[in-house]
Amino acid sequence: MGQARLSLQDVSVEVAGQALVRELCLDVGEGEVVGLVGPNGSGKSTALRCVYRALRPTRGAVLLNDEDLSGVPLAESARSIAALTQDSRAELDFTVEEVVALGRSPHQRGNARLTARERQLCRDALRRMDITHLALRSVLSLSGGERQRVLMARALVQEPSVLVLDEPTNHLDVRHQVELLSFLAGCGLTVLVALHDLNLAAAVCQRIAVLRDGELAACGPPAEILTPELVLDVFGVHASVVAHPRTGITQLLYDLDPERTDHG
Ligand SMILES: Nc1ncnc2c1ncn2[C@@H]1O[C@H](COP(=O)(O)OP(=O)(O)OP(=O)(O)O)[C@@H](O)[C@H]1O
Repeated sequence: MGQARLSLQDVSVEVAGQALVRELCLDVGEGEVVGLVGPNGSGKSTALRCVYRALRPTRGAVLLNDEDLSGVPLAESARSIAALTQDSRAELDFTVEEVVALGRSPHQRGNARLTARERQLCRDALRRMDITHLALRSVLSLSGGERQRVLMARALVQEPSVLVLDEPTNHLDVRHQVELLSFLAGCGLTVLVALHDLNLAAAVCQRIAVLRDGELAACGPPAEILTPELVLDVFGVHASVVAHPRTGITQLLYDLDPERTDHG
């Protein structure tokens, strides 16, 4: 596990003649947490798929430490990039500890047994995701949030240098959302994370990239990006910006009155 820089360079994705992502340029520095936000259908998952290589960009390239991933064998990039995706499935009748151990497969040859160090890694990931008590349960019996934490633990035992996360807080209760995001903020990995919750994004991300209709509408530190004007323009929602009373971090208060017309 080393540090890594990720770079999307002019990435465009077209499917059936329709542009889903257009000329997206985005860098994620070593150890940086960058959030990808935008309305439904704006291209967040599509852009992330190009990074974890479920999709090949129609044009442009994704670079890891300046190397174009299109020339890197999949098994090799899987040792560096772990993904938690909307498509992540854990629906085979495996136990939680078996699913988590699958995170080691990019590092293994054949059916080698886990080493003592790898077993310790798995135990650490179970503990970190607060699922130790579920280790012997079938993943089929888990709740949505428990399953999400299992998939996150599997990503961690992969020992990646880059984490690509598509809505990782989906299904999580508020305590597990906060724990996951504070882990991401302190983990030292290079993280690209799609989030719907702009306040969680502001709390955890050093920079936020805003997608609209497949294009980058804005990118920068949360305090610069999350203005009432941008939130109204991109999401069509009136919001007030406040500073968190303890941390000073930018947070949004949404105005639920759809009749409102001013920008205050
Ligand atoms: N295989 C496909 N064929 C055609 N259109 C697609 C395909 N995959 C995605 N799309 C469309 O591309 C657009 C972007 O989808 P994407 O899933 O990247 O958006 P998103 O920003 O992640 O959305 P959400 O917030 O709803 O998860 C959507 O309009 C979607 O319907």
